[in-house]
Amino acid sequence: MTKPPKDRARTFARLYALLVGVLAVIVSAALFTLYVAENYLQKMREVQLTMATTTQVVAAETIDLLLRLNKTYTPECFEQNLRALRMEAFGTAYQSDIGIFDEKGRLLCSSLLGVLPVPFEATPPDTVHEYQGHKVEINNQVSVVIGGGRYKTTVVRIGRFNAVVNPRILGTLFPQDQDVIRFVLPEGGSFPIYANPALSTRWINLLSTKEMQEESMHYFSWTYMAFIASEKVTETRFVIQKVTPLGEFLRMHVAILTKLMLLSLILGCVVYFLIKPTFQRWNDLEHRIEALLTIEHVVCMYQPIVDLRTNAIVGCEVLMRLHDKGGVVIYPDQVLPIIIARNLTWRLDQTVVRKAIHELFNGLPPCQGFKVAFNLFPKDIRYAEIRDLIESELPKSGRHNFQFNLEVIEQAYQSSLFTEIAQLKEAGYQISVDDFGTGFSNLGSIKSLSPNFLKIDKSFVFDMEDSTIRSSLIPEIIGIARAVGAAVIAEGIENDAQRQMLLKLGVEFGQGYFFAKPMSVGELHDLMKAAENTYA
Ligand SMILES: Nc1nc2c(ncn2[C@@H]2O[C@H](COP(=O)(O)O[C@H]3[C@@H](O)[C@H](n4cnc5c(=O)[nH]c(N)nc54)O[C@@H]3COP(=O)(O)O)[C@@H](O)[C@H]2O)c(=O)[nH]1
Repeated sequence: MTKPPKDRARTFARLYALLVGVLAVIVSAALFTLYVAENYLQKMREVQLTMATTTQVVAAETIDLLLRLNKTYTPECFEQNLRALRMEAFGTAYQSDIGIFDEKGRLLCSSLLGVLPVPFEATPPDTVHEYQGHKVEINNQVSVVIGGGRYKTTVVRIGRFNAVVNPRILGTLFPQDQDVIRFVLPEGGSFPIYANPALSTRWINLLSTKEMQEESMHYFSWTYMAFIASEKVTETRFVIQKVTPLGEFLRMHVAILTKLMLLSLILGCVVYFLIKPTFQRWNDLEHRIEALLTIEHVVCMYQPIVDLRTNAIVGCEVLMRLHDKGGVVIYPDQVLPIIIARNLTWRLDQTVVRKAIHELFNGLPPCQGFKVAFNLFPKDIRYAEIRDLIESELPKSGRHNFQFNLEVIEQAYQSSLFTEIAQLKEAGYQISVDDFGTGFSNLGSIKSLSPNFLKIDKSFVFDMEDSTIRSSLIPEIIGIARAVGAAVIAEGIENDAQRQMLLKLGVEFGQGYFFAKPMSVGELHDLMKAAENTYA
C-alpha cells in the first residue's frame, strides 16, 4: 500500500532533518577535535620552548665546567683533587658529580664515590660531537648512584673528566616526553644529543629532514597520520621534537574526546528537533497548498501608492500572505514557487481579487478613482475571465468607483497577451508593467502593451544614493515611459532623499516603506483619514 502524500511529506521532512542533524554532529565533532588538537599542539609548543631554554642553560654550564676542569685539574684521584672537584660540582647549579677517567676511558674515581675499587668500563657514548676542538661524548639515561639512591640521568664527558647532570633537573626535562633534542651547530646543521630509544627509524628520518631542523612546525600530517611538533628556539641552540601518532593522541585524550563526541551527538539531536518542524512545514506546504488558497487563509495587505508631488495616497497595491495554522504567516516568496509549480496561479489570483474587493468596498469610504493594483501571473491575464471575476465581485448597487489596475511583471511576453491587454484597457482597466528594468522586454513590446504605468523596480531605487550604474538607468526608464505614454511609479522608496531625487527626475508616483509598509484595510483606512486625503 502506498503512503498518503502527507505521511510521505513527514517521512521526507524527518529524513532531511536527520541529514542536517548528522551533518551537525559531524561538523561539531570535527570542530571539537580540531580544538583539542590545536590545544595539544599549543601546549606542546610551550613545553618545547621551556625545555629548549632549560637545556641551553644546563648544556652551557656542563660544557663550561668540563672545559675548565680539563684546563685546571690533573686527572688524578688523590684526596685533595677529589675534594676540590666536589667543591666544583657543589658550586654549579645543575651538576651532581664529576668523574675522572684513565687514558683507556675507564672511570677511576668521582667526587662523590671516591676512588673505585676496580676501574669502571664506561658504556660507549650515545652521541659523540666535536665542539670548539674538543670531543664531547654524551650518554643519556645512565643509571647513577647519588646520595644512596639510583637515578637515570645524562652524563657528558670531555677529555679525562665527565659531569653527571643533576637527575632532578633532567627529571623536569625528559619526563616531558619529548622524542628528540637536537643541537644546532653554528655553521648550520644539527645533531641529536638525545633521541628517544623507542622512536622508530621512520619517525627519526622525518624529524631529521632539513625543514624540521630549520623551522618550527606544529601540525597534523595526513601522510604520517601523526601530530608533528618541532620547535626551533632561536635564542637557544636547541630544536625540541616530538611525534605523536594519531592512535596515541586519541588514547591520551580519550576522556575529553568522548565527552565532546557526546556533546556533538546532543547538538545533532537539538538541531534535528529544531529543524524538523521547518522541513515539515515546507513539505506540508507542498501538499496543503490547495487547502490554503481559500478566503480564510489568504490574507490581503495593502501598500499605499503616493503621488510624489502632493504626498496624497492615490491607490494601493494588493499583496497577499497566507495565514497557516498556529498563526504562522507565509510570505509570497516562500509560496509562489510552489503555487506556480502546482499550476494554482489562477486559484490564487481569484481568491486575492475576491477578498480584496470585498474588504476594500467594505473598509474604505467612497473614493473616486482610487487605484487598486493586483499582481497577476502573466499566463492568467485573460480578458474574459478577469472581467467576469472582478464584475462578479462588485457590489450590485453602490460605489463602482475604484480604478482597477493589473500589474504584469516585465518579461518576454507571448503575443496573445497583447490582445488580452488591449481588451482589458478597452474595458477600462489600467495596466502597469511591474519590476520594470529587471526583465527581458524591448521597447517594441512595451509600446505594443501600451501600459498606463511603468513601475521602476525597487533594486534601482535602493542603489540611488550610491549613484551606481544601475541607478543611473532610472532616467532611461523614465524616457521609455514617456515614449510609450506611461506614468512612472517608483517602488521601494525607503527614505526622503530617494523621494526627492525621484521627484526631481520627474517620477510621478511612489511606493515604499518611507510612506508605509503593506497594511490591513483598517490600517489603510486610518492612514488615509490621518493624512486627510482629498479622495471622496
Ligand atoms: N501573483 C501575485 N504575486 C504577488 C501577490 N502578492 C505579492 N506578490 C509578489 O510577491 C513578491 C513579494 O511580495 P511582498 O513580500 O509582499 O513584498 C512586497 C513589498 O512588501 C515589498 N516592498 C515594498 N516597498 C518596499 C520597500 O520600501 N523596501 C523593501 N525592502 N521592500 C518593499 O516589495 C514587494 C512588492 O513588490 P512589487 O510586486 O514588485 O511591487 C512581489 O514580487 C509581489 O509582486 C499576489 O497576490 N499575486
